[in-house]
Amino acid sequence: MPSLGRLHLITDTRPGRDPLAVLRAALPVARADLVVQVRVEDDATDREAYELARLVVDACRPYGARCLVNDRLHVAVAVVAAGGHVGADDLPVAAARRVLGPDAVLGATAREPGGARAAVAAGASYLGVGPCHATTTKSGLPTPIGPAGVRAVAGAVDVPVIAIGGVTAATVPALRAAGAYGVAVVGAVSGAADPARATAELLGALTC
Ligand SMILES: Cc1ncc(COP(=O)(O)OP(=O)(O)O)c(N)n1
Ligand SMILES: Cc1ncsc1CCOP(=O)(O)O
Ligand SMILES: [Mg+2]
Repeated sequence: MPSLGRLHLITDTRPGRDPLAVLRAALPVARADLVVQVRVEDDATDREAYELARLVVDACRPYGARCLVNDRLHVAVAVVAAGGHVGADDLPVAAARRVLGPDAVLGATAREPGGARAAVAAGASYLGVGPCHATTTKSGLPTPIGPAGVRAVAGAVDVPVIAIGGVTAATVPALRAAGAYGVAVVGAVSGAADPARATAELLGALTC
């Protein structure tokens, strides 16, 4: 299986956003370094999630980028995505692994070493770790863990750690130094005036 991309772009499906336009800007820049996570609002229908995921899988294919589906693993299976991502309110990691099969990419959310080890033991192939910094994209999150929290998790597991939450190109170096393999972003690309340039800046920070 190819190695996991280091830049995870999470679709921004809030009102007024255009996740496919953002994706079309990011893909030629990041190509196979990009993982696109299809994440829809909680009140979106499965049909809406499926239609978006299908378009994302098609868009990613020519670039060798991979698509993961957040939460809705039946959608991941239906569109033949590379895998999915689950957190505390979703299927347990072991159940998610049974749904997706042994070869799929399976991400799990973790904030501390104990939960991280448990997720890996249950079948996670990478961890989404955060929130690292304050974010306006998702509400109700616990206190940010910062690079020190990322370091604690990265030191406890041997799967890639993807730092999430308020990540920008400026904060990538400290997260990488703390052991993050890559980062997941919504606002840093979706909210940028020039999403292609923002993608290039994030990639530059990830690969230097
Ligand atoms: C890479 C990555 N890390 C963490 C999350 C958060 O997942 P979860 O805790 O299940 O919250 P929702 O995204 O489902 O609201 C993620 N999606 N991706
Ligand atoms: C889904 C999610 N889980 C933890 S932070 C977050 C949102 C990240 O968005 P942003 O990159 O805009 O802070
Ligand atoms: Mg979730």
